[in-house]
Amino acid sequence: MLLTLFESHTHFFLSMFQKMILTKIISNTLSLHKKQLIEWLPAVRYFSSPTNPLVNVDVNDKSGIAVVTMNRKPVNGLSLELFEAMSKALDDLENNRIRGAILTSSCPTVFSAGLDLNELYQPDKKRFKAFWTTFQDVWLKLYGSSFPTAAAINGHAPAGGCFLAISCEYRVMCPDYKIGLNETRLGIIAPIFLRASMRNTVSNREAEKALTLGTLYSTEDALKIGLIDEIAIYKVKAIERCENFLAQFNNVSSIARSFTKRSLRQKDLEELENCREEDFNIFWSNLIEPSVQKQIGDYMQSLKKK
Ligand SMILES: CCC=CCC/C=C/CC(=O)SCCNC(=O)CCNC(=O)[C@H](O)C(C)(C)COP(=O)(O)OP(=O)(O)OC[C@H]1O[C@@H](n2cnc3c(N)ncnc32)[C@H](O)[C@@H]1OP(=O)(O)O
Repeated sequence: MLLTLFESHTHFFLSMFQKMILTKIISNTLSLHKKQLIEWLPAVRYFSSPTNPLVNVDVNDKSGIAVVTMNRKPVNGLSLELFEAMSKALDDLENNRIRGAILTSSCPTVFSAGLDLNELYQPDKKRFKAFWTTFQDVWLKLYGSSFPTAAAINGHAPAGGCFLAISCEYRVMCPDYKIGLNETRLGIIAPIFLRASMRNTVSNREAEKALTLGTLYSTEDALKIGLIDEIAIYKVKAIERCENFLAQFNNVSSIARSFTKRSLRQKDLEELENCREEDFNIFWSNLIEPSVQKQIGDYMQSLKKK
């Protein structure tokens, strides 16, 4: 059955024999089981996603591209519940082998304000563990997805918002917003997977500068350093540009594409897979430092006073 899947969206069709050889080579190279490998195979069916109030998934039947819209007002603060909804949506997309996904937001001026500060301030360890583990899951699923991904950044994307965008393969942003990883400004140490996504997007030197300074870039400056790929005047255009990016893969073998993506990102993914508990422990001990808690508390107050 594995070998009979037909790549209907491309003009590229591997014969059964070629697929057998390819399957063997790929699974040997990455020590994968066929069950895992099947997830990389071409997109053949589309679905309508069950409604979740926090994440809306809209699959275009014709193009096979899903628009995944975060919908947690007012600023798409990334809470445990939002991460759970995203994790589930990513599973559904993977299982239904869509041709590509575009991540965007229903908030008019904010893509995502990053981690919900209420999860970070005076946290309960049990809930925070679930929160952090689901956050890791979302990154592993988004960064390591078999389908191509793009972000239509229709508003501000500080911290975790930027992080979601750089876990995708392509970014189109609307003008006059801010994007960047400002964690150090909150006294928070960027975790291993955030550093990996940043290094995969901009040069190592820019990543170091951006992370240590906690810089928030304007849309124009983000383009200059390669943090985003294009600017589009408003959201609909940003989605269109993302669709154009994803459409380029129509003429590329989806097996070759996803294998290549996976092999380029494998090291980063394994790095987190191998230290998930340690990553949590490091973040937790940093987070509960009284000075960090005070900084987060003061920051939340300053946002409310605005
Ligand atoms: C640690 C390294 C880590 C891991 C991976 C990535 C993790 C990063 C850590 C984080 O993500 S920490 C979160 C960092 N986020 C920020 O610094 C952004 C803070 N927010 C803003 O700068 C602004 O809100 C905005 C530019 C995103 C939007 O501005 P505006 O449209 O003017 O809205 P308001 O500022 O009035 O906010 C409306 C409302 O929402 C509350 N809020 C804003 N951000 C957050 C948030 N991250 N978590 C929870 N709540 C947030 C804000 O307090 C307002 O609440 P009201 O009750 O006053 O309506």
